[in-house]
Amino acid sequence: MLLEELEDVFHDAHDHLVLSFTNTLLQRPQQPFHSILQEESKSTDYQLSLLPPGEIPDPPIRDKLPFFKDPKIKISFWAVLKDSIHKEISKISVPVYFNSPLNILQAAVQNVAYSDIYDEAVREQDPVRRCALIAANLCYQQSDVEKFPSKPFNPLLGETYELVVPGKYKVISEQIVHHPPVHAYHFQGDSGWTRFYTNKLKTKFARGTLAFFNQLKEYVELLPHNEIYQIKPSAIGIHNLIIGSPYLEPDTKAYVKNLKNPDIHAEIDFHKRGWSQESYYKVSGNVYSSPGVIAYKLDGKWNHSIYLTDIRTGLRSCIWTKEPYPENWEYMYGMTHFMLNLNYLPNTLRPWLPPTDTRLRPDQRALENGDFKMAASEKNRLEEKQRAVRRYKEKNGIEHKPVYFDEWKNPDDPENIYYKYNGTYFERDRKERKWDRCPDLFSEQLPPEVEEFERKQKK
Ligand SMILES: CC(C)CCC[C@@H](C)[C@H]1CC[C@H]2[C@@H]3CC=C4C[C@@H](O)CC[C@]4(C)[C@H]3CC[C@]12C
Repeated sequence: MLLEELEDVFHDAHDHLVLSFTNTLLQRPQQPFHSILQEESKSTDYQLSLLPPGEIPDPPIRDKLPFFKDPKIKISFWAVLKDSIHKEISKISVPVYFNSPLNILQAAVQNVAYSDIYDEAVREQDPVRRCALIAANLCYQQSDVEKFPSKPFNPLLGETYELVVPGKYKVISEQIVHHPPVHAYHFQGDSGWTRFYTNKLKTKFARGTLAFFNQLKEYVELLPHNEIYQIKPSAIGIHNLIIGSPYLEPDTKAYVKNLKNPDIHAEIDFHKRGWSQESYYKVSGNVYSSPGVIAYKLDGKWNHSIYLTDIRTGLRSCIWTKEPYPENWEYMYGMTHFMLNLNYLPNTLRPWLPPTDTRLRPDQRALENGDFKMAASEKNRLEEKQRAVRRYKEKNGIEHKPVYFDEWKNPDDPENIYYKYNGTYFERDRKERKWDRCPDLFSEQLPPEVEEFERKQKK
């Protein structure tokens, strides 16, 4: 089997692997998450009036999943792979049991899970330290998936995901291309930062390691300082897939560059595992004020805590520590508090969601509830529906257009196609709760024109 094909197996088939991890936990108070006040401009009374009569509001956050999955059932990655070698790639399908009840749009919100550091960057007056804070975020941004080595759902074409954390930030993301997958993201902090990128996800498999990385450039903008930083997060590697015990590790260097003043930049190095436990999770980085001149140093463990040292004063301070894991995390796909709330659907949130939001996806919901049979049949149904729509569009030369993102000519990288948020989700559609531009992805029916087309095809 070709390497190319092997890569595709990871995208199409619903392969999985349960990895075992050991780790020390740290104590840190939990942050508030979803709030009833989803729309700041409107009153709580109005919010509650959207609930069906007699219904009481759900708690704004949850601390466990509705179903506990037994982590002891370990499936070897190789067992899945070897059964697939002589099959046609598109025919390989591994039971939905091996998926986790999150998708890639949701998992990506981990990038801003600890958003305080961006708020601090907005307040910071020293441009070099601003760069250092953005670099620090790249050191630990993958800490939420450390114990989460299961296959997330691939979003359907047109699927969206929003997250509103009142007083902190808003997120909107959309699936732009199904295969090879392209997702667009827009994270927007209330204090004046944004983080935006188009993820053209690439999967590489070599020597027992599976690596995930974005082929396109990513950005952080600090609006009050009129600065844009180009960032390159590390690839995520899943090691020891064929022999040994698998583990997740950031795989390549990460970079930050201030586009207004490229002399200010940072480089982060994730250390490879050595013989002793001491070397695990180690990360270090340099922040340059001008070429060759180090102004700040970063160090620590990307799954535990990160320290920033000012070279001039020698002062070293802890700027990030990881939140403690919830109880029973082993039975909840290794999710952190933050992650297990991403797919939570309190009744107070339901009236605000577009019909394309991942929280409404029936197969993922069924899996979360532990109904594997339903999850499998729903997944199959949704994928069949997506295929029917694609056949119809291809035959009629209809191009798919994203709803909340527009194609964007990126002056920093003119060769590639980028997408940028067009400001119509929070600012308009969500305010008016008008979703007529969103495709119907989850309902039982095919769109009438597709239904008609399929009927003609069958004759
Ligand atoms: C062998 C297989 C089953 C292992 C699965 C590994 C998990 C941990 C991988 C699979 C796909 C990965 C995701 C793919 C894409 C993105 C978008 C990016 O902006 C942030 C990281 C994020 C969200 C990745 C997080 C880690 C991830 C969820």
